[in-house]
Amino acid sequence: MSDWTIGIIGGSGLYAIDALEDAQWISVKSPWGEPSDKILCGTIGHVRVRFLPRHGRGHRIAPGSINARANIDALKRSGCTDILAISAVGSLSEELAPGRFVTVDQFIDNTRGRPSSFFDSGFVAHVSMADPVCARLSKHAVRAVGKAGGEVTDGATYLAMEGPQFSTRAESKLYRHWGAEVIGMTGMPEAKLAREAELPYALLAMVTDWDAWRDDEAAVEVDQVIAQMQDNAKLARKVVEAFCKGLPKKRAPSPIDQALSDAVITAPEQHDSTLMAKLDAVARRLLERG
Ligand SMILES: CSC[C@H]1O[C@H](OP(=O)(O)O)[C@H](O)[C@@H]1O
Ligand SMILES: Nc1ncnc2[nH]cnc12
Repeated sequence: MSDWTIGIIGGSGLYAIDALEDAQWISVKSPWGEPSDKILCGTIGHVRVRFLPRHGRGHRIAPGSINARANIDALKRSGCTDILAISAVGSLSEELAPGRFVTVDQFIDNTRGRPSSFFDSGFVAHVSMADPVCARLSKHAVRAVGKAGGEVTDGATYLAMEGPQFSTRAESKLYRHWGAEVIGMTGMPEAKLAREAELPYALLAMVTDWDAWRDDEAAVEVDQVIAQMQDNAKLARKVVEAFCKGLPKKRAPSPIDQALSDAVITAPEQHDSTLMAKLDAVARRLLERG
């Protein structure tokens, strides 16, 4: 076994992975509340895999009610070194047709009122989100889509909307003016929380629809998203397998492994012990260093 433990967060239409060997669903408790589901633990080739369906099996959980803090914390507790998240997205770009995969390299966070940080008064930390994803994981994801026989675009800006309603046509056009190229409801605060937990994170999105900006086209409906996901589910599973098998045996350190090193500003004597106890996994490296 190598030193990679890859957390896979499965989006709409991806609720399990059949390529996992020795697979077992395991409950992981988190001080941040209930994760979306148990975690499917197993291996693919030389890589340990921890798979978590973002909406829970059976798609129980609405995008705005996903406990992203518990999900990221539980993945960290289950030993993950890195996260590959998978999402269904609408296209805001003529170049990104349904069926295409795209790695996300920037975000515009337009979500409202979701808990979006592990940190708070008593342990104040400001991580950098300028480069919100891990370029190394994204590269491996692009290669994996190619190997699996899919079409892929490397890099796109993801607009995270609150939902659960889809956008109006005016909103969809506005987001295009902002420079967004794909749209979804779950990439944030997930990506922020992964960074706070010092977990390199990449988001591999699968385009399922044209959202609502094309006047001569019917606007997105959920059955279209699911039909497109089902068409590509087999391919998505192949991509996950190729991704894990394509990772080198040795995991070189990533700067994101130390994202908290220069981020914490609260003086040690002002630390809140209740909050610190909840940060035992997220800030483990810092707390162990003392
Ligand atoms: C089922 S349509 C809308 C739903 O699909 C996307 O989910 P995910 O990102 O988990 O694949 C989108 O964000 C919405 O939650
Ligand atoms: N058009 C869209 N808007 C928001 N989330 C989506 N997920 C898939 N398609 C979407």
